[in-house]
Amino acid sequence: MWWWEGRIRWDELARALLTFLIGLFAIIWYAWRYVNSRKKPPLLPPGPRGLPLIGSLPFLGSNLHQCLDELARRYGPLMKLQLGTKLCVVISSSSVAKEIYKENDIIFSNHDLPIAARIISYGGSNLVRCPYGPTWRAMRRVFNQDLLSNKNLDVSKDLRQKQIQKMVSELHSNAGNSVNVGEIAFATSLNLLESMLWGDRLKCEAIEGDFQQLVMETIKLLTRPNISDFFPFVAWFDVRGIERRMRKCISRLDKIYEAIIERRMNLDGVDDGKAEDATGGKDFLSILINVMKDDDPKKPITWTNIKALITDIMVGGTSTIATTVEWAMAELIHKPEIKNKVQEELKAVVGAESRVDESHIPRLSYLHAVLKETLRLHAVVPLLVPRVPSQSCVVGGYSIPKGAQVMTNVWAIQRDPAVWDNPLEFGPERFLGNVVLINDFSFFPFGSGRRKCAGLPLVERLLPLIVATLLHMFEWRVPDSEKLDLREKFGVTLTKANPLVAIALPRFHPPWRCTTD
Ligand code: HEM
Repeated sequence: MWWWEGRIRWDELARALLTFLIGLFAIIWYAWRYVNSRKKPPLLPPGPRGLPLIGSLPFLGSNLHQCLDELARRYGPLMKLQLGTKLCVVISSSSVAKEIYKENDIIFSNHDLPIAARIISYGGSNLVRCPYGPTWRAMRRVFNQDLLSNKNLDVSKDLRQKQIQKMVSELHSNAGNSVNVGEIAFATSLNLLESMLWGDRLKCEAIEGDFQQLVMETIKLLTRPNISDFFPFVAWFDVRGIERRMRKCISRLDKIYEAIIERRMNLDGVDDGKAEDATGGKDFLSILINVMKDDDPKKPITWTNIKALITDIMVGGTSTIATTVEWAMAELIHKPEIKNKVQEELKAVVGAESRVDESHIPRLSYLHAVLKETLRLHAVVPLLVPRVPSQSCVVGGYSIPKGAQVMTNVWAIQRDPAVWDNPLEFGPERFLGNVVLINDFSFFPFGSGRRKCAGLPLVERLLPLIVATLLHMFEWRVPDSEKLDLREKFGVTLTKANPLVAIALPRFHPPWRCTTD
């Protein structure tokens, strides 16, 4: 019958159509799966599993840089670590560091902001903790162009020389006795930075306000691991009392800053911008106040920024320089043949019985090699300042989520046997000659990229000046009762586990001929 025949044809057609549609659906489904599987975000880097809730916190020893190095040998140069609620990523090779600091520099241009740092920086208003953006850019410009320009550092040269002289006199009065080299280096760095900040007259007033004690307490609190940083939900309890003590510090520091700023403005007013305290109005505080008053739209800084920048200089500058001086002296006392070479160079450049002057520094190439080698073997900021990516990104084939804390183990990278011959040996010669280290991610103790250490121009003047003076003016030896060891202790700066105690004996007799007189 026509309708039956027709139905049969209709059935066949329907079956064929159905078969075609199923086939088409299967192809589309497989294609979709394939495309999606290729689009899947890369995995997080490998790393230890850790315990529920607390992660790997209980397994980390006190020398964190060494623990992370050991873990990296097992899990690789890009490693994930869960610390409480915090996801950390640890970088332990120069090639991965290059991807972070060069190829993805903008994404990684924020520094981490732990609770103690947030309090002392007026909520991230200083240069170290300020989020990357226009305010950071303005402060960095002020730091580079106004405070630490070559011209301005030249002007304050006499201030530094005076503090160096003070260090020499103190060592002279202690000649033949045991002295703690780290303490001397710390006091000298503090004095140097403070006199550059606001000159000697205001320095006396700051001392009355216990400024130096407060700086030391601040550094100590910044060093302490804070449970609240790893478990923000218990931050309210402030279990270790760090937040409470830091608030006390900042409130006392703030009072000192307010008083000194007022005094500086009065002095500058009275003396028509030339306060007669030997800074000639060129101390950092005067400069900062002038920048603020100038209302330059490119440098819109506030009173809060000024106070936060003072803390930056004091906290960022003192322990880093002092620790480097102590390590350099320890290595040189440990290796007298290297110390003798430095002293010979000093004799040739500075002259016997003359005082070391900043103008000698560019000609002290062996001393420079010694200082570089010190910073290579004893990276004083061993994990740099942790960075926080502003967006999720892929590095070394692994995913690094937005907000993770990225630590770079520069201590391990600078001892990598794949890059350095005899990496554990103190050998300044490796830095002599035409060594190109710019943008080399096997040696970067000052960090890299936009957020690289802003204090470098000052370090380049202070560090050689202190070490050269110590070696040129004195002969050093460890007292018989002491044993020189080179073990390390982790903190904000990587210090010696046991302080360097040594005896300084004058090489010349005062008064010295002064090359600048
Ligand atoms: C041996 C001495 C020093 C060492 C090893 C050192 C090391 C560092 C490191 C590793 C960073 C982080 C860099 C990064 O994230 O890539 C940094 C940042 C910084 N340092 Fe230093 N530093 C030293 C001395 C100083 C001094 C003397 C000052 C101040 C006068 C200073 C001021 C700063 C500031 C303001 C920053 C933050 C820069 C920014 O975030 O833009 N540092 N330093």
